[in-house]
Amino acid sequence: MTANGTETVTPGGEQLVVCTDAARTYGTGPGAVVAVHGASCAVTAGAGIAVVGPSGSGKSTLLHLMAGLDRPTAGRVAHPGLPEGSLPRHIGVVFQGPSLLPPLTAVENVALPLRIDGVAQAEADARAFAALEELGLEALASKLPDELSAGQAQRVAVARVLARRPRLILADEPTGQLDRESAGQVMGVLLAAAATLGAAVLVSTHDMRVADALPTRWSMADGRLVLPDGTAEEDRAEEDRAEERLAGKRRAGERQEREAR
Ligand SMILES: Nc1ncnc2c1ncn2[C@@H]1O[C@H](COP(=O)(O)OP(=O)(O)OP(=O)(O)O)[C@@H](O)[C@H]1O
Repeated sequence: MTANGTETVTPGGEQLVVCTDAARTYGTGPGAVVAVHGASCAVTAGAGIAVVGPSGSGKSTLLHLMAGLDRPTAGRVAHPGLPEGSLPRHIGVVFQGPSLLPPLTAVENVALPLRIDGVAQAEADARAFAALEELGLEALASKLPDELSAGQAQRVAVARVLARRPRLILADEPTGQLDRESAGQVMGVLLAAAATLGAAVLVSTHDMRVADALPTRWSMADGRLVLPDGTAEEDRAEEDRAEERLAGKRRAGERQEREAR
């Protein structure tokens, strides 16, 4: 990906996450909510994807499944090369709302996940500052989250992801709570981070302006993921069901014809 959203790596490259008929149902019994069902897709190295759908269509749930933050209740979410159930450290997540820890400065927030990964303090600090610098945010380094606007905080959250050098960035409605100008700035740093890393990026959004910044568009409606070329398993299953219905009607018609003779 380049900063203007152009894909530089052809699809069909290394798969970073693969969903096969993945589903997530919250709760059980009559009150159960099927948030995602029959999701089949793969995110490959270098991809730039917008997952577009209205509020409640299942976008966050799908991203959480891909990031390994949640488990599917049916089907599979795999990270090729990693044992099932292990944390996919090659994925970085930008969350929907405020996610910086209030008592820590911006640079400390960026350094924290590195420290958790076992990076020594001095190196973590240096990498955190470099990530802020890379995105033109160095002036914010010593600010507390309270002193940042929502857009600035979200850009620091992007720097936090960049510092860990993931191969795939998942951003869940990263501009959902921002005005138009801040949204543009956040998308700018997000695409710049992806370009710097050569990482794939997948952004969930209900904003077409955000979706337009990315070369590939998937859509979600009522928990169902639809890929542009209709490769979703769900589509194939629906086609199979339609063919089956047609065949059933044909058989019934033939039976009626025979009986009429
Ligand atoms: N923890 C939960 N418990 C019960 N239902 C949930 C839970 N999380 C999400 N849901 C429901 O699952 C469905 C999908 O929610 P999800 O947050 O994935 O959608 P979304 O497209 O990301 O929406 P939004 O953009 O508003 O976050 C919704 O009906 C939601 O109410």
